Amino acid sequence: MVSENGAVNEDLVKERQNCSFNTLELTHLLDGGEAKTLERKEREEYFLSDPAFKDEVPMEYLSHQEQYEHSVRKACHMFRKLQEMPHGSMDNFREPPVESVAQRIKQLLGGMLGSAILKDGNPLALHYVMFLPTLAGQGTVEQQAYWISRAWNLEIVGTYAQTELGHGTFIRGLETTATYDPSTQEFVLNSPTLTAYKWWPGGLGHTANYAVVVAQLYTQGKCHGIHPFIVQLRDEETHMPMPGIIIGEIGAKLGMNTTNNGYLGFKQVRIPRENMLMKNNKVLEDGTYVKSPSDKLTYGTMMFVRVVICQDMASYLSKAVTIATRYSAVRHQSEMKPGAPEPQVLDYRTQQYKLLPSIASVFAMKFSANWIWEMYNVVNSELDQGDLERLPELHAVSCCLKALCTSDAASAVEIVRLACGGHGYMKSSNLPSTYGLVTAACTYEGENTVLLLQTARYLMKTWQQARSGQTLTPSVAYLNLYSDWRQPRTVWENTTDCVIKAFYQVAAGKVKAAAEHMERRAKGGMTPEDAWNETSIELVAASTAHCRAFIVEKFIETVSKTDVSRPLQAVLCQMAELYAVYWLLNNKGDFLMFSNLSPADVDGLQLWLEQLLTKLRPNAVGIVDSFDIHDDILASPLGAWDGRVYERLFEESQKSPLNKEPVNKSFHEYMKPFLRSNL
Ligand SMILES: CCCCCCCCCCCCCCCCCCCCCC(=O)SCCNC(=O)CCNC(=O)[C@H](O)C(C)(C)COP(=O)(O)OP(=O)(O)OC[C@H]1O[C@@H](n2cnc3c(N)ncnc32)[C@H](O)[C@@H]1OP(=O)(O)O
Ligand SMILES: Cc1cc2nc3c(=O)[nH]c(=O)nc-3n(C[C@H](O)[C@H](O)[C@H](O)COP(=O)(O)OP(=O)(O)OC[C@H]3O[C@@H](n4cnc5c(N)ncnc54)[C@H](O)[C@@H]3O)c2cc1C
Repeated sequence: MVSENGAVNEDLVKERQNCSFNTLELTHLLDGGEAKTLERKEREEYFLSDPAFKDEVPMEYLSHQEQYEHSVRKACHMFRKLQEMPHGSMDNFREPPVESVAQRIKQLLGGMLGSAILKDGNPLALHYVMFLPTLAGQGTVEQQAYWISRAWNLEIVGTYAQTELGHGTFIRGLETTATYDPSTQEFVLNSPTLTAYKWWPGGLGHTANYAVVVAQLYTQGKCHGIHPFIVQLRDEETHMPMPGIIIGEIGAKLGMNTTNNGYLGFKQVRIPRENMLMKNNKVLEDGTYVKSPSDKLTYGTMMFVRVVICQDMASYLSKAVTIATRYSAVRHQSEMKPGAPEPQVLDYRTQQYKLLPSIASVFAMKFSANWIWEMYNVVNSELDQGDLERLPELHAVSCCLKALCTSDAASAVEIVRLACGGHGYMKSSNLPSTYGLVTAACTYEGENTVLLLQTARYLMKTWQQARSGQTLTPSVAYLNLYSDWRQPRTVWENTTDCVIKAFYQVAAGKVKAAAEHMERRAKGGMTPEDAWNETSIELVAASTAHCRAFIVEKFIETVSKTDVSRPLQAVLCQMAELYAVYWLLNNKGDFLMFSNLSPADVDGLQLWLEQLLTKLRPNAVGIVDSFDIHDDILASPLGAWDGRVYERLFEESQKSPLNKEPVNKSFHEYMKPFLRSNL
């Protein structure tokens, strides 16, 4: 059904009329209140109405170099505008943060404006996401006062250079050296091999002029492991590389092509002693090394980014599901009954199964992101008081949550892209580049398998504590409750209480199975390390089950406690149930093995899932409308508010440079002689 030019598509009008709840109420809930919604919209208007951010030619038609140059222009304009924002909550951006840098960065970058303006990655992102937080988390008070102020006011632009060509995961194996020379009170940075070259840092190629460089510290002839150093990479005036600095961009990637990821080598580069970030560990003037209470405090920035990534994934996925859901309401295809009008593809059960669990995932991620953000802040303030007790728990939770949010988001974006058929394959749909941005997060800031194994390490330890009768912290207390899955089965009920319990029974069962299999291997003569490696498939599965269980619990808990109108409450509860039942059925073997679920209960669960899809179907468009994503942020002809899909797709095709002339010169140069020669 094609609308009149300018009018809203009739199907979307009907969908909106049929919505059973107040979409504005849900928007306010997701933003954190009406005032926050107004603030967000004001900010969006301020940025999106600026003609400097409009692309004359879509980015995909520009060369790699042009894309980078446009992105730098837009990124600079964006952050300058932010600092100049005349009123409202952004006032405080003129002054460097005196309180929590993390809070301010979250306020600065939260939402989806960044990806609307810089569609394929931001060359200044690392300055805010990692350089500034590292200065705050690893610098002494004096270092913070000097460097944060320079960085906040954009006198310098930094990045976080940790990964090397040879090592990303195993950071204890990094090869860059920083050797202290007491005679000049300087560190000398060196890249002893090609594999020691820094490789990947965002903005490193041609944007940043400073970096936090993570290097092996040598002093008084001894290596003390990896430490962070501030290194000047380029001249502040000319931007030429400093002596001994070998620097450039690593090249084109699957996505994030404007983040300007770079390489960096050092040839005897000298920096003052004061450039080692010394909040935790120190090197005194004479070269004496002073150790902090935990060497893992150096990993603090990675923890911060893992926490904020969860929120970021929820934002990207909310964009993708908005595009695919509106499109599915507009798109008609095939016949459901002979001779009947072609239905909206949203009416196909299989389409609902692709879209609605993906929409539910957005809520699951948002609620878990809020929860871990609060935990992060509490534990961080405890760390500031010297209390390290909850650091391992925060590390374990942030690792598995980062892994699940990114992998769920990547698979859901791909599912909803496929749900848009051929049109989802168009770059203009914005789904391919959203996938590129999201799948990158499965690797950066800790590769997902590796992070799940970190959580497993914690689970194995807590399992031993549970076995010896110790009290466990709340996130793992279930290991005490469900340590024996061979307990007599109780009757299965299709209730959220029974479902939450089942998720925890599965997690406990998988933790226990992995622990026992590892023990058996060790008793059979394997070294603990070999036993760990042999059992690692099960260890990853145990971490995944553990994480899924608390996401399900947080989701159900949050919606049941939320103070909203009855119609909205009903929809939120349906979403939470759908999320839980979807993941339960996807892993039913585990539930049959470890929980009270029996084969006879599976039909009932399938029916529950289908009933939820039926109940949620009429509200699908209303729910994604509540995400309230501006058309310029969606940037997709398939997902615009008015549903003028076909007109917009056609308009987009006209932007192809090939359509600027009726005959391309390649016809005369190649085709014509080729066709003649075949005569
Ligand atoms: C409301 C919500 C908020 C809203 C927010 C608003 C939204 C804002 C949106 C903003 C935009 C978002 C972002 C977009 C831009 C992104 C740009 C891209 C950035 C990408 C940058 C990068 O990509 S940058 C490089 C990252 N590179 C890694 O990520 C290496 C992984 N590799 C390791 O991280 C270690 O290598 C690894 C494996 C641990 C082993 O480390 P290792 O070998 O030293 O350790 P071991 O395994 O031996 O373990 C020894 C013991 O240390 C413990 N432990 C280990 N780590 C610990 C830790 N962190 N804290 C405490 N404890 C820790 C462990 O639990 C053990 O404990 P125990 O002994 O008691 O069991
Ligand atoms: C888009 C993007 C941006 C990035 N930005 C930055 C940045 O700004 N700064 C920076 O310093 N770095 C950055 N990185 C690097 C990133 O942090 C690393 O790529 C990441 O930590 C993974 O390390 P790796 O590439 O060495 O993978 P590897 O560790 O080599 O992984 C390869 C495979 O080996 C497996 N593996 C490795 N170790 C183990 C293990 N112990 N047990 C089981 N399996 C294992 C992995 O699971 C994976 O399947 C970025 C990367 C990307 C893709």
